[in-house]
Amino acid sequence: MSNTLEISGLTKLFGKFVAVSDLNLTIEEGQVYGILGPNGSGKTTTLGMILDVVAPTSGHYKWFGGMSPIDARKQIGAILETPCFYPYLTAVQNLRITAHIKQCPDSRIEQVLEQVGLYERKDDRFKNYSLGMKQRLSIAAALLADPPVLILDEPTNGLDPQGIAEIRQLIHHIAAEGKTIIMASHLLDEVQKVCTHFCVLRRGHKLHEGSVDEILGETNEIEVVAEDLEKLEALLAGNTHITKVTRANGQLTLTVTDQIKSADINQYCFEQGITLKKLLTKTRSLEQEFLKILKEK
Ligand SMILES: Nc1ncnc2c1ncn2[C@@H]1O[C@H](COP(=O)(O)OP(=O)(O)OP(=O)(O)O)[C@@H](O)[C@H]1O
Repeated sequence: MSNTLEISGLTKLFGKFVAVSDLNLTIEEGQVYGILGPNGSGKTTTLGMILDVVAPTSGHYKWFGGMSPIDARKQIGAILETPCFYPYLTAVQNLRITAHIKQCPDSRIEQVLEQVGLYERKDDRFKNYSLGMKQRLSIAAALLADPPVLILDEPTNGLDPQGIAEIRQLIHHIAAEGKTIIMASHLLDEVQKVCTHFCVLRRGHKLHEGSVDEILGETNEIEVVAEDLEKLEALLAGNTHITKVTRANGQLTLTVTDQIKSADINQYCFEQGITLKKLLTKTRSLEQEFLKILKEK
């Protein structure tokens, strides 16, 4: 995989205030990269710098191995703020204006409307669109020139659960076409569900970076339930591979060693005459890991 974007030592001061400090990041082609951080952590400023709309105080970034900024910008579809669409014009009429500015053929308009699921509503006026549809139209506008990179700032902000689900699904579809997506978000759940890789910013500093899969995965905690919970607890407390048994809310939570898996526990209980009604290996959530990262730093 080639590097789509390399950021080294990128810093932005507003007066004496440090918005982004010595940021180093590498984003590879095909990644869905989440810049995660609370409000004010420097996400938008970072996106502004890599889009050449905010001048860095120091540091560099390099698109596509060193393409000139003007050429690189043509390879990027970006939504930093809600684009201005004309309320009384339809989606097609609005996109015709954008296509004209971006010098894209009109034939792309119906293709991108199809891509974002607005084809059926293409002749409706923008003012009659829901917030989610407006956001999808913004993404359609960003896709008009078929850029290999898409940049989104808080793409689901203000949307209802259905709108959020639609945007997330759309991001998955766009990523599946091989595009590289860079998005800022303050939502852990969003980054967990949408991104392949992420970094965590706090007060302009990068606290962590890595792949989402790496940080998630299975824990060494297993939840079990049986008809006779006391008998089950007595049995499992005697197993040398189970280091801790906690009973709460009508179930046992077992802390196990690496030598034992949930299937072994199931078989062990069955052989001892206990049938399990529930057997679940707990998985990590980005929220738990995020809190751990914040605590460690
Ligand atoms: N033009 C500016 N002048 C002065 N301070 C600024 C300017 N732009 C941003 N800041 C400050 O820099 C810090 C980082 O802002 P930024 O918008 O990058 O954060 P963010 O992580 O995107 O947060 P949010 O999700 O709230 O937009 C904030 O404290 C903000 O107030």
